[in-house]
Amino acid sequence: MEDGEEQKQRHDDASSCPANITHVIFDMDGLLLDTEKFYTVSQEKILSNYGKTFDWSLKAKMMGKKALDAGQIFVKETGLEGILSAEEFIKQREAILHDLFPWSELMPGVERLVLHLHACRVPMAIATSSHRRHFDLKTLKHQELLSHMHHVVVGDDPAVKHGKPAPDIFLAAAQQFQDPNLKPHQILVFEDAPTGVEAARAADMHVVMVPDENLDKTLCKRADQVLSSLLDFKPSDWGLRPF
Ligand SMILES: O=P(O)(O)OC[C@@H](O)CO
Ligand SMILES: [Mg+2]
Repeated sequence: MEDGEEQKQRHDDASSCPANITHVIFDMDGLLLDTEKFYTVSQEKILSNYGKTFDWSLKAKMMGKKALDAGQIFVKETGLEGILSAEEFIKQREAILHDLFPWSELMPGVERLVLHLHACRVPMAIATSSHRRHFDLKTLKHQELLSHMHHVVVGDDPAVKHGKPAPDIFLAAAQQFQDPNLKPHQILVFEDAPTGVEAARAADMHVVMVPDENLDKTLCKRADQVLSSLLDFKPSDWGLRPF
């Protein structure tokens, strides 16, 4: 088993070479789908009931995480421990989100990118911390486009023991391509959240980050490439056929 320093060196070596990407893994919330705004408004609403305001420094810590992990951060960081449990927070949030998710829209550039990679026969997957029931609600309107994914790994998949920033979800997604020759450095991950970028790096994969404009720029330093929109993505930067 290699140690952390060797892993880092291998990643740095891969980063400095022209990348030869063969497979792609997409995050979903805030990357493929414009759903992070739903989490933001629901969390603002819950917090306002306690006379407090939600801000982007707290958002940055919660985004990309499994529901319970995010809930625990929420009650701790807002000083609501002993007043609101993580479980009750999730219950209140779910009541709001349930009606919003079926309205989920694609982020700019998603359709062009997915169709292009499909035409280029690049195998694609989704790795989302969202659980299955929410995944189904969010993707109701996008079944056709997402049918181009080889597979989807959701946050409540038993293979995902530890949520992002642990590498579990990306390693599980890589394994499900069922290609014994596939190496992590051949995989390009697209993420919007700092915890997701950390998870991809921990899995030794390349990562393009497309952060929300409100996210603190210092939280974007760990990505191999940072874009303001998927519309700015250049496949040739990663050894893929241009649009
Ligand atoms: O992993 P993603 O798809 O961003 O899901 C996270 C979401 O459930 C909350 O931020
Ligand atoms: Mg995300």
